[in-house]
Amino acid sequence: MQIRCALVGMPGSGKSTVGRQLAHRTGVPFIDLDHRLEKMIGTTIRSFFETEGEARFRDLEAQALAEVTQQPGGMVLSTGGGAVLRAENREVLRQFGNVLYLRASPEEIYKRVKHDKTRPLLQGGNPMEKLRELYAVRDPLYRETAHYVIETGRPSVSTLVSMVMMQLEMAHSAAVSAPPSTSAYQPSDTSH
Ligand SMILES: Nc1ncnc2c1ncn2[C@@H]1O[C@H](COP(=O)(O)OP(=O)(O)OP(=O)(O)O)[C@@H](O)[C@H]1O
Ligand SMILES: O=C(O)C1=C[C@@H](O)[C@@H](O)[C@H](O)C1
Ligand SMILES: [Mg+2]
Repeated sequence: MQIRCALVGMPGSGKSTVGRQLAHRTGVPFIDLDHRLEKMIGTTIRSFFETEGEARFRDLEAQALAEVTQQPGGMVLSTGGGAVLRAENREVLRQFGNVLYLRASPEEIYKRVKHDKTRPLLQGGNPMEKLRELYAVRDPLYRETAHYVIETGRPSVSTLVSMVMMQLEMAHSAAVSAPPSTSAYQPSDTSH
């Protein structure tokens, strides 16, 4: 089975870290949407936010997501933390399939990223408060987009990689043993 999946979750939830190891272990390309965007814009996301604003970044993010999800074959796609904010992106991801939400609480995330200065939305004032606000808005959107939720609080990164692989293998076996019905019958069809 060739892995083709996407990771969503809060900034600092582990999408890049888990995604890179998952791709390495399964031998498929790893695509980090944030890195791809930084190549496109020729600067860091943080500095782009400062000079061009978040709305412009979201336009480019939507464009990059639409393009990359058209690429055929195996891949592990790590999305940006805010990629689910736009309904069109959520739809693109659901269609792509195998979307995993790496869930972490604001408190866990804070412990992981408190010394990191690269995340534009977590700079300034009170990052813990900001994480709680982001989580309240986004947790329902990650759940709405994802096919699976992986709890990341306790396991190590390598255990999480194994958990994701197991989840995808189980889904694959279930799909192979019970393929969708090919019958022409539709529930609204009254001719039978
Ligand atoms: N399960 C985990 N347990 C402990 N630390 C973790 C775990 N997952 C990630 N980390 C650490 O948390 C930090 C943030 O992880 P990472 O950069 O992968 O998050 P991200 O989801 O890609 O964030 P962003 O959306 O901002 O790109 C890193 O220092 C990483 O090593
Ligand atoms: O949570 C967010 O809105 C963001 C997360 C990062 O992955 C980057 O995509 C960018 O910093 C915005
Ligand atoms: Mg990342």
